[in-house]
Amino acid sequence: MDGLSDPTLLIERAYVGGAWTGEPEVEVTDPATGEVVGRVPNLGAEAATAAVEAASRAFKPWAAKLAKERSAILRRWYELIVANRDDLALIMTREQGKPLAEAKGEIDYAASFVEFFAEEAKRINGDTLPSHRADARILVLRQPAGVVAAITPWNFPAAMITRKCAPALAAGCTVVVKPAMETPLTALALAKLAEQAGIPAGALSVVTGDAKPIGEVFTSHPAVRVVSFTGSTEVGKLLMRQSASTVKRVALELGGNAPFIVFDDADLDAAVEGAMVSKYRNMGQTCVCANRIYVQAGVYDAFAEKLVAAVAKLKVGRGVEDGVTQGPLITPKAVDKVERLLADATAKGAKVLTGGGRHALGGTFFEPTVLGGVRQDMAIAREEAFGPVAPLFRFETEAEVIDYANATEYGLAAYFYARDVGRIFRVGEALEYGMVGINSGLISTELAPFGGVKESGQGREGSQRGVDEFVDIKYLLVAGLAG
Ligand SMILES: NC(=O)C1=CN([C@@H]2O[C@H](COP(=O)(O)OP(=O)(O)OC[C@H]3O[C@@H](n4cnc5c(N)ncnc54)[C@H](OP(=O)(O)O)[C@@H]3O)[C@@H](O)[C@H]2O)C=CC1
Ligand SMILES: O=C(O)CCCC(=O)O
Repeated sequence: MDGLSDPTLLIERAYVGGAWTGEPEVEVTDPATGEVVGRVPNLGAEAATAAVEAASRAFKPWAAKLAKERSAILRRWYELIVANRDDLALIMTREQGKPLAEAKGEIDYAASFVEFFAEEAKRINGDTLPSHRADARILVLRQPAGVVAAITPWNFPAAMITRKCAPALAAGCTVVVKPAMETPLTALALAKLAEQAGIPAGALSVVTGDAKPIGEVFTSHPAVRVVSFTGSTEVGKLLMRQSASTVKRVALELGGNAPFIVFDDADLDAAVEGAMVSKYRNMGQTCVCANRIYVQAGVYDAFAEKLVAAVAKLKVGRGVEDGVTQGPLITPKAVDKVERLLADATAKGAKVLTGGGRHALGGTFFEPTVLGGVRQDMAIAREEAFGPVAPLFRFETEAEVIDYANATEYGLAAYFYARDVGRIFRVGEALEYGMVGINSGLISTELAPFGGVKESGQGREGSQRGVDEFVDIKYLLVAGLAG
């Protein structure tokens, strides 16, 4: 790949039990050009089993290290990620399509989880509880759960890996990752830096290949204690079912259908700015993207006009080009989905205010689109578009919009803009979501618990709570202490 300062970061082997293995077979393509940017091994059940068993062997020695030692190794990984930021971002942009500035932002975000959990490793504290007996004490330990299997998506090829691996490793768990096959090269580069940082052989493996057999090993192997997944709700449900046979803990970060509500009393310019970042970040391909924009009748026209003007300033192109803010969508299938939702909405009376179709650049480039007059009976009100389409819904009252917002099986992120303090508390508490951005379109930070309710998943990533998925609670009753 041209432009890398360290070309050895582009790796075409999987990393299993501390060995770089497999033959480069499956093409990884640049969604902006179709050019092949690398090839990775097409591994399956055998390699997944080998990785899990290596993780199982690596578990006891890794867990037995002092918290401070694990912390120092994670800190080195963080420093190496930061030092190689530009190369990692370039690899990401070439395989994923997002603009280089966003890819750099994602590397910073990914690194922030490693930094945070390097620090947190030293504070995975237990408790002593008031005892029910004078001769006994109650201690509560938080011990590492064991081997963790992580399956990650293509939309955040670095951050979704570190958000799972860093807390797991900090807690003393070992991890096997299966990255999305659209974006395995970023994952392998991160693994190389982990190896350089001193994460021992087997404590972190990256298995590229066929998702189904690898997923079956992850969800059935008795050594795996936690399955952590980010991706579609459909695959999340499948993994949950498969994990039932061995009663694994399952952490799921699944699809969303985020409402973005603009009340009459909102600061409209701020709301437009928030909608732009929430909707068009990563070309609309995030699980927390605004999927339904509800605007109160009194400000609907003004908001629509300002949003269309802001969207007109977006620049579509290859992510590596200067000034580009919108890259291509990940696959032709993603474009088909956006087109289907647009066709359904316009057939039922919605109006295209800007954009509305494939971009003149061809391939999977799509015009940033704003759709007006959208209603609850249109498919886009129910389905996650995962593309650059902002559907505007008009509403009248607070009660009405809360009902609309909650009328979905999803419950990941919601956003609203308002200034009335009573409304801020009422609406914030009434929205059935795991995360609510109030007067902000961007909620992501390593410092806060990220996760959903309802069919958007279970468990939390990031913040102190991000360790909880990877520790078991053990209670020790220490009796016989009477003098
Ligand atoms: N919550 C989120 O952040 C994401 C949500 N989505 C939603 O899902 C839709 C479809 O996207 P898609 O990429 O197909 O998402 P998937 O859920 O299919 O892919 C996510 C990850 O799961 C893996 N996977 C797929 N099938 C299985 C299986 N049977 N067993 C184990 N692992 C499996 C994939 O591997 P492989 O790449 O090898 O197939 C990938 O690593 C999007 O349009 C969007 O709505 C998608 C991505 C992220
Ligand atoms: O889309 C996702 O799966 C994760 C959202 C990225 C983030 O903001 O943390």
